[in-house]
Amino acid sequence: MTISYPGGPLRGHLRLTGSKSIANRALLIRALTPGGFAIHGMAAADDTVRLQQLLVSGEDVLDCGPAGTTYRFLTGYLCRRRGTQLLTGSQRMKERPIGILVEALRTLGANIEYAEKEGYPPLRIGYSALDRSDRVSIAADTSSQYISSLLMLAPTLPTGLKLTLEGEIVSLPYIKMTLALMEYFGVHHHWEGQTIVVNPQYYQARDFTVEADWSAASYYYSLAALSESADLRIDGLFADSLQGDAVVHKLYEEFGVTTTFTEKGIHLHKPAGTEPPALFEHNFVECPDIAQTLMATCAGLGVQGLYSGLQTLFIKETDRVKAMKTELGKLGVSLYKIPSRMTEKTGINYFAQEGRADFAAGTPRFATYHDHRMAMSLAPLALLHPVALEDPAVVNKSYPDFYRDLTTLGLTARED
Ligand SMILES: O=C(O)C1=C[C@@H](OP(=O)(O)O)[C@@H](O)[C@H](O)C1
Ligand SMILES: C=C(OP(=O)(O)O)C(=O)O
Repeated sequence: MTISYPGGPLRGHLRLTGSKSIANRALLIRALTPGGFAIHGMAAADDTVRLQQLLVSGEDVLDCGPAGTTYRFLTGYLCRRRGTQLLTGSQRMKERPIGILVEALRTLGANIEYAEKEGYPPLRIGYSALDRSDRVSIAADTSSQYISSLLMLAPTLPTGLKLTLEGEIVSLPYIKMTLALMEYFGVHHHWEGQTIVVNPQYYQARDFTVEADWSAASYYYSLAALSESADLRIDGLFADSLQGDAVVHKLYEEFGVTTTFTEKGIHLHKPAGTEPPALFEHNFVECPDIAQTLMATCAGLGVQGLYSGLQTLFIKETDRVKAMKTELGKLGVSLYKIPSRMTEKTGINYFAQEGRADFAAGTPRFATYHDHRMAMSLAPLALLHPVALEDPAVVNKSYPDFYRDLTTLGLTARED
């Protein structure tokens, strides 16, 4: 698919899809709530549709495809479901580690076996009362999704759960999102140092509305930053959000994109003649999903990037740093790890980005690596020059209406 833009100020008004992270938590909690409840504004994401289907499926083999939260949340949930199921996924899912969650669940008494490779999906999960222990320590430095999976199950366990987080905590806002949703549905917790304590409780049924997706909003911030001037309204996004990716509205202030919060959502504004910063520096450990968006913006504007907190990106839908390095390299922009001997004093792993996207070779053809965020983060470069995306349907994972929404802003998305 080739995306292009005729030029001129960027204007438009849209409503984004619901957050898949919030929708998937609401679905999992609903499955644990006596009586159930209505969920409004459900995410259209494939990952969410898949979780909805798998939660009611009577099949022996449950295939999560490429959906990480779906896989991790079901790993915990299925431990208490009668029968034995094989929980599997895409080829990439079989390369995304699950051992930390499996070990934690086994400490509780879970009946889980690796069906192929030790430490990785697929898993054969049988029923267990999960009554061997109510204390677990878990490494928090790999994926917060393991922790969210355990937390949502915690109030339904015979004596609750005391979950101790070990080491650096990655993606903390997603853990807070889980705890906030549990609170919404009447389940309380408290922290004792690094330990989250959840006593046995019942989820209370309450109608629920899913917030619009701030991670998806990041692509519109990038479009605004890359435009000569922009005036965009996006409904359903609010400052007081459960999503850590809402931080995107602060990050883009550095690029001259300001956000006004209204009763309906946000209003993005970028005045003509705004100069981009020389350098953009950020630690993405709390918002890993918007790292690619900022990399593409910086490439388009020729802003030097200094990034940290990217250590979880290599186990996502693809190795995202490697993939961005290759694709931005097609435009003459370099992305590289700063040698550790140069960052010894800070102890931080930095990545640096240099160069301005050069389109002299014509329309670049970007590979998308089975990663929706590769397609969506690179598409905004179309404001500068037409860009072609391979396997454009990859966006369905979280945002099936992405191209339709781009066209409402005056971009053209043409099938090749
Ligand atoms: O819990 C969630 O909804 C998510 C947590 C994050 O994953 P990690 O905790 O693996 O970083 C994030 O990257 C993912 O898109 C969604
Ligand atoms: C990492 C992501 O998803 P998941 O881990 O749920 O596959 C994402 O949506 O960027």
